[in-house]
Amino acid sequence: MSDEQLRGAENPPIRRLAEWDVERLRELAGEHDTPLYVTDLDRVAENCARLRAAFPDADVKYAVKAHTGRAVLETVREAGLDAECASAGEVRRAFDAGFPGARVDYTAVNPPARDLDSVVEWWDDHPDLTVTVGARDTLDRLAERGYDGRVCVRVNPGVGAGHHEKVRTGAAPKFGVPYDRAAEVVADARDRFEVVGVHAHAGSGIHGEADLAAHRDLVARMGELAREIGDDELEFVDVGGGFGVPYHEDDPALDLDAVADATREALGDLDATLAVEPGRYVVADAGVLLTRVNTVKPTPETTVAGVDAGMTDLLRPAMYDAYHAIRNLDAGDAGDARETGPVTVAGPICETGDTFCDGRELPLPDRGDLLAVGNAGAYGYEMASTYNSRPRPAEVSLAGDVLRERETLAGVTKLERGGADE
Ligand SMILES: Cc1ncc(COP(=O)(O)O)c(C=O)c1O
Ligand SMILES: N[C@@H](CCCC[NH3+])C(=O)O
Repeated sequence: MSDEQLRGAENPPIRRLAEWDVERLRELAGEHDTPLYVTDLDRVAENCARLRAAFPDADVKYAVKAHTGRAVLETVREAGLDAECASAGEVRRAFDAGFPGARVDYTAVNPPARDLDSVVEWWDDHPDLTVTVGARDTLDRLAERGYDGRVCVRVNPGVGAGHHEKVRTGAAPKFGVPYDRAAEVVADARDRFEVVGVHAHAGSGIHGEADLAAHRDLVARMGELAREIGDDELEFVDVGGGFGVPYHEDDPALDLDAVADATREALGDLDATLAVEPGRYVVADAGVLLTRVNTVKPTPETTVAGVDAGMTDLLRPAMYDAYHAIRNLDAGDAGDARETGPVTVAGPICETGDTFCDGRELPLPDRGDLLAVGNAGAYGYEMASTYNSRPRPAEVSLAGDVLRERETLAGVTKLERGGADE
């Protein structure tokens, strides 16, 4: 696919829930049961290509945390993106998926000792990996372990953006060295390591004018900083990820080309390469969560559709009040003609917040209906838990390969004393 095609109307910038092949989703739910994540690996590859087309001169790193599955990582690697990893576990996954050290960046946030130990140990075999460090203490802890390799300094730009206050990292003191001290920390790091870049990240889910303005501010600040410390001595200036996708059916898609142009303009002329590290943009619209209605309960205010997925499978609505499109694949435009009404799609967990929507106008559900939850590819399976001793769901590719087995009840207890021995 050419860059021109990727920018054109033939390849819309986001796949809406309504565009998924209903028959195929029904087949997969029939074969693999629910709750079930379905991941379209071709879509992941297209999204990577779209990013590369929008940022042709930049280093595009995939923020692995959005979806760490092996098949996704392999697809991203083949599509030419690098890997930005938030933990030793993610670094391990990147290596296992075939990323060479030179394409792996470990962004260490208050790194536990075990993570540092592991990464320094792997550095022997992968001497080109980069460690991004957001505190002087972390530099000292790396030096204590004998590390003197590639380092990038993470800066707190004092500018946050994103879909919810809990994900606006750019203004939270936890992340990065304060902007005013960044030059000093870089100078200290240069005495002990090979400083290859500087980094900042505004937050996740940049969408809309205010977020874009914050992103531009951050980029401009990073450009200034790079020039102050000597951009000709840096390989890259990483301005983070966070590119949003539309979760509401009628939200416009982000104009990625316009974001890319604004990014380059705000950065100004630099010898160092621009780097970006999107996660959500790569995988969100490549995934749906399928869940079946098991209980229908009319109440005066709403019809409760009790489903077999819950906040343990997809946490975002409970954690951020996040909106996800929901389509009944057996009713309305996808199935039988049905009346619509306010519907609350609720999971099986004993928490009031365990709903995917509250009183949303949807076709009135019947027991056994199959529902699809859209944009579930990013931070979906990744944030799944076994709370209420619920086994985690299975994941299949749209082509039908099992990517992650469904966890069993025995699997849930196998780590504890007296637990099941699978
Ligand atoms: C350091 C860093 N880089 C990249 C990302 C990716 O964000 P997103 O998935 O919104 O693109 C995150 C998450 O917010 C992050 O913390
Ligand atoms: N988990 C968040 C994104 C946070 C990204 C990590 N910095 C979400 O689902 O929107």
